Amino acid sequence: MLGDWIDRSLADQALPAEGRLPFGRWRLHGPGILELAPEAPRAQARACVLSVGVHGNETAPIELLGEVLAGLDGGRVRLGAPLLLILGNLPAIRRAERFVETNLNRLFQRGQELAGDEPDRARELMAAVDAFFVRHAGLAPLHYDLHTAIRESRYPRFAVSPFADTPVAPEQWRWLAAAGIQAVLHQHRHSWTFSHYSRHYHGAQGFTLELGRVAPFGGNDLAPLRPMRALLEALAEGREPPGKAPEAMAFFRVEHELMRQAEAFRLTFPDDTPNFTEFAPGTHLARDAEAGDFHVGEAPLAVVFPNAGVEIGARAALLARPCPPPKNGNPR
Ligand SMILES: O=C(O)CCC(=O)N[C@@H](CCC(=O)O)C(=O)O
Ligand SMILES: [Zn+2]
Repeated sequence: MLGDWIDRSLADQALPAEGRLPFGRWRLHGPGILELAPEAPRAQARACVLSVGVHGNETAPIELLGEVLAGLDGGRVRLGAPLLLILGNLPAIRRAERFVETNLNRLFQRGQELAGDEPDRARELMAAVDAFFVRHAGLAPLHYDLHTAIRESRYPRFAVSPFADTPVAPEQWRWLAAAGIQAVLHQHRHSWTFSHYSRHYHGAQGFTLELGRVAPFGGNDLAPLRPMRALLEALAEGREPPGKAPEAMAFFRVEHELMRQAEAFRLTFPDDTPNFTEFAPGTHLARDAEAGDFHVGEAPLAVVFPNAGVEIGARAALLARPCPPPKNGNPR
């Protein structure tokens, strides 16, 4: 059944509540929320949350998770760590849309009391993550939230490192570099995304991982994600993943978050401008009827996730500058 979990969840078919794996057990906690428990956790095991489909049109991570699950179901991958696997926004995945009513990945904040299906789902997922990390309190918590980006990127695979008071464990950079991540973007403030939730409230090692570009099911080339699959399988087996020098990755720090404040809002550059495209000092980047014009200051800025069509009050782009590789886990 485990190999079918994704398909059956997307088809909204009834599923048994629990079952056995070659090297452990699984248990369904709710729609699109599956926990795998090993017979014998290994000494290196972490408590791992792997989430996909928080945006419904980002299918490559769902296919990648399907490959990992097939390995666990067939016994090729020997479960050695507890895993919480999450299909984030099921109705949006079924419609192949980023979201249905509002962006789920802005709602992971304790105490949010918004009404609607996506706010309800965020509360359900926060509760599932809380309970999972409490059940496995003796193990180091980890959360990778897997996405794909809307447009091309100078670095097709990159990590967003949420803002946090606690440092990133240095091995994370080595693992991500070995897994084919090409760049890291350090957030400069709280952002209430899913990976930020686990990092902020649970002290987990947590990242949003952008794994290429949005494509429909069947339209993804998973070959460049083989090293990422190797990382996920090592975590599932509870063994130390392969590592590589972090200097293989480019590091950036967000300097400014461009917010859409008015109905009359536009970005001055083309919609298909690749992520991490750099703009020279003085370049006019945005016009907003409330906030006015935004120009690049004295140093160049690289644009990430530009989207003029976001809701009013939401982020329309991140503007970042290169920074040195982290020392002891933290940006310098
Ligand atoms: O390509 C885009 O414009 C958006 C891709 C995406 O969904 N990115 C995440 C990043 C989350 C983070 O900042 O950690 C998002 O916008 O939710
Ligand atoms: Zn996404």
